Amino acid sequence: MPARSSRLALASLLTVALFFLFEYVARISPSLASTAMIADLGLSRAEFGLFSSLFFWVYAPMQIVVGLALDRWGARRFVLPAILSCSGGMMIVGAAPSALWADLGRLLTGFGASFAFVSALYVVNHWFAPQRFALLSGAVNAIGMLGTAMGAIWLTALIEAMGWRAVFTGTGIAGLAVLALAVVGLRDAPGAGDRVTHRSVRGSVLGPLAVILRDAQVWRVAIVGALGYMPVTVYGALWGNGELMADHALSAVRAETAVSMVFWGTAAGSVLWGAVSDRLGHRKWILAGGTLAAALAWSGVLFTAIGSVWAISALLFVAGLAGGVQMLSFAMAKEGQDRARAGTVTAFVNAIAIAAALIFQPLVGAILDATGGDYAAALAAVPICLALGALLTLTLREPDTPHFRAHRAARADRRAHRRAQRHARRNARHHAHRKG
Ligand SMILES: N[C@@H](Cc1c[nH]cn1)C(=O)NCC(=O)O
Repeated sequence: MPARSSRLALASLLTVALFFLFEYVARISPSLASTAMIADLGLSRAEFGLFSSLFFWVYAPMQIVVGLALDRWGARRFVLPAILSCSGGMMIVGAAPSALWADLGRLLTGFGASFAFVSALYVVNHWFAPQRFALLSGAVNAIGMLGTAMGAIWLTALIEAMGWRAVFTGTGIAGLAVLALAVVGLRDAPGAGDRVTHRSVRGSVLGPLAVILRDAQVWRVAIVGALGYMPVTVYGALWGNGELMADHALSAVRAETAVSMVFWGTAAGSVLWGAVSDRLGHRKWILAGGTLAAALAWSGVLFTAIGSVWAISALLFVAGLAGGVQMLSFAMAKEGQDRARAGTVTAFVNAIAIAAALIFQPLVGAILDATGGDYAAALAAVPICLALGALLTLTLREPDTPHFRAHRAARADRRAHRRAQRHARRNARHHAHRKG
């Protein structure tokens, strides 16, 4: 890639990754200010729950719309207004005189945020070589996970010091800084959106979706991704603190620290397995092995009474690290598709995972209610889903892309070369022996 192009690629990736980080902070902020918001806006707990969940009710269905729009028209023209919507939404919540205004702000935040992750993967797909996709998409995911782990600490302290309204407004203003960066730094790659795709994708805008929905491999990969991601949303984002306090006798502060290890581990795993997979030219066996290892680590967390905060934190980190392999599902899904459908297929994989989170989070809650708070029984769903995910991975086809074929050919060459060397050495020894 020429120097100017590689600068544009890097600037575009950094910009959308920052947008993803910003939207992750926006997404988790209500959970950090629940008590203050409930008191200030006069909400019941149910009304507060609805306010917070409005984000996902618009975010999940928007995934497909975003994927289709990016494939058709490119990222830049959507990302700029999306950042504005996300920032504006946060500022409206910060200034909300009533619950209705807060709800409207939250809807706008979720709407804007729905463009971030898929746009980031879209930029990776169109600006970078295919053999970098798993590593760079893992890096994008890592940024979101780190945003959650660190944002929770910083925002909690800021909310205590300045109040929730100032923090929501300040986060919105930080979003405007991301917007300014995007105006300068985000460019559509040559070959992205309508410069090429629009001409090559004839017929209805929904065309790419129709192709994807008919592809059994895409469905299986999306389900594997959703099963691999559910521990993050179910344990990391919701029920983990309760489990650690009830079954491992940790204090609230220690439980919070230990749970954050899931996000640190997932961040590290997303990058590590992406790099390993791109390097080895394999996806399927790494995905199956990592998912199985995650099932074992989660079983250790859930079915033991480990009371040391260090030991349980280490185990949660390992569970996240192994589970970070779920990011390979995006690479596997898009590698079976034409480049012109990359946005739609990654959005579809993400939408299935978000939908699964919307099902599993209340399902675990319902099992907890039914069992009188038995966390091990309710959260057994986590290792079960992972084991099912590992099994389902075995039914997937290894992507057959030019760079994987080149990898396999190079490996076969190296093996043949080593065989020839061994043969030559044996012959030389044989001759020396006969002469002697
Ligand atoms: N890692 C993804 C979710 C996912 C989907 N399939 C496998 N993992 C993620 O973090 N998405 C961000 C989002 O919330 O959109």
